[in-house]
Amino acid sequence: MKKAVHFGAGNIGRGFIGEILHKNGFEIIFVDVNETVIEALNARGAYEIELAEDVATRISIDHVSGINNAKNPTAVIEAIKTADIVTTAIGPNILPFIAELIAKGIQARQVADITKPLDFIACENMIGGSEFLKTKVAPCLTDENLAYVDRYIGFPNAAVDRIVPGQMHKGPLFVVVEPFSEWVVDESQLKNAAIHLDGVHYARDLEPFIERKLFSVNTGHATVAYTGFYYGFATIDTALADGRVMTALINTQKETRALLLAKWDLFDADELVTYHEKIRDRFANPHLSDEISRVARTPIRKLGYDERFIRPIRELNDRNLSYDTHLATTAKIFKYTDATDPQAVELQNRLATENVTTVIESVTGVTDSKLVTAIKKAIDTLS
Ligand SMILES: NC(=O)C1=CN([C@@H]2O[C@H](COP(=O)(O)OP(=O)(O)OC[C@H]3O[C@@H](n4cnc5c(N)ncnc54)[C@H](O)[C@@H]3O)[C@@H](O)[C@H]2O)C=CC1
Ligand SMILES: O=P(O)(O)OC[C@H]1O[C@](O)(CO)[C@@H](O)[C@@H]1O
Repeated sequence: MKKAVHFGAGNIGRGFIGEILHKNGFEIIFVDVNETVIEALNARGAYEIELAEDVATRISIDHVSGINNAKNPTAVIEAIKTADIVTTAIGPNILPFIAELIAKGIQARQVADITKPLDFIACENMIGGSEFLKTKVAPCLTDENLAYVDRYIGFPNAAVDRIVPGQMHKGPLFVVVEPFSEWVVDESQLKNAAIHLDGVHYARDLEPFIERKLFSVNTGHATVAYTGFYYGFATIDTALADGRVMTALINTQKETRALLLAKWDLFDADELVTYHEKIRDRFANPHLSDEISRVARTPIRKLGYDERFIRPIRELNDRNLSYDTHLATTAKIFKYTDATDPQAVELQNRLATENVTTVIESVTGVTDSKLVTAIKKAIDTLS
């Protein structure tokens, strides 16, 4: 059996990546720091996914096991040494913390003279996730290791799309997911092209697809979350039922379409409308219950320079296109509070103790004074 090592046995790891790897005949070794999940994977060797639709379907995933990387890093290195594919879904902020372990796994392959190519695919909500992981792994390697990486180790970027909300079940492994899913991998960056996963779309130029996904699904969902929070809602479904929130979503999607059409030759205007309507239906799936706190999590990351609001704002501005709705939601991110989210707490602490313009510049990385002033003005209009 082919062997996959997957970092992050959380919602998308078990609820999507696990499904695809299993469907393609892989044994899956999940690597995670959550001991409850790791113990359950090793005790049962299997788990179930449920598709949230009128008549719920269940999918059984077997040939799975787990390693706690905090307790047993050596076992992870050994697993990477003999792996056929390595994937991650642990969150962009966590990637730097697994880089050293990945480097040691690569070194173990080189020491063992393994010349079978291996790809590391980061399945995170970010542009250039795998390349980012590579930049964190590289400093842990020698020049000799880097030459080996050049020949045999790939870091192809990817986009993954499936809504997997927080799970509240008795069992730690069961996971309810939306029926829709899409996983796109940059084929041009693959080292092991012999592994062609059924259920994955391989594209030669990922950038337009990842931008369409991130600025439609993630920007849209975050618009519902931060606008909904601002108007006092706690869940995505209750927020979406509010006219002000739905209007913000629809107008954001209009701005997104204007950008995608202006930037890429690839997309058709009518098809984008249909794509956006479908996303609205996905957000409103009555069989999924999603918390605003999950979709709005880590607000400082979401205010980043290349993230789901600031990048479209910059690029719309460059093209003299309207970004009013993106701006309105960006302002609401600065009003977002969640005592259980360290980034939300940090953002509010900084706003309380520092000059607002300094905080805007620091978290967004924006230096264009026109945009910084516009963000500040949008924040000032909020209560
Ligand atoms: N949930 C979703 O609908 C989607 C999530 N994503 C992306 O997938 C990534 C993971 O998201 P979720 O699965 O929702 O989060 P999650 O919180 O359910 O899963 C993350 C997992 O990583 C583990 N983890 C944290 N630190 C670790 C470390 N140092 N070493 C090993 N494991 C560690 C956690 O214990 C957890 O099991 C994020 O980048 C997210 O943007 C992408 C598409 C959809
Ligand atoms: O994982 P992030 O980047 O914090 O954002 C949460 C996102 O995950 C998703 O569930 C899937 O991409 C989105 O619906 C939501 O925008």
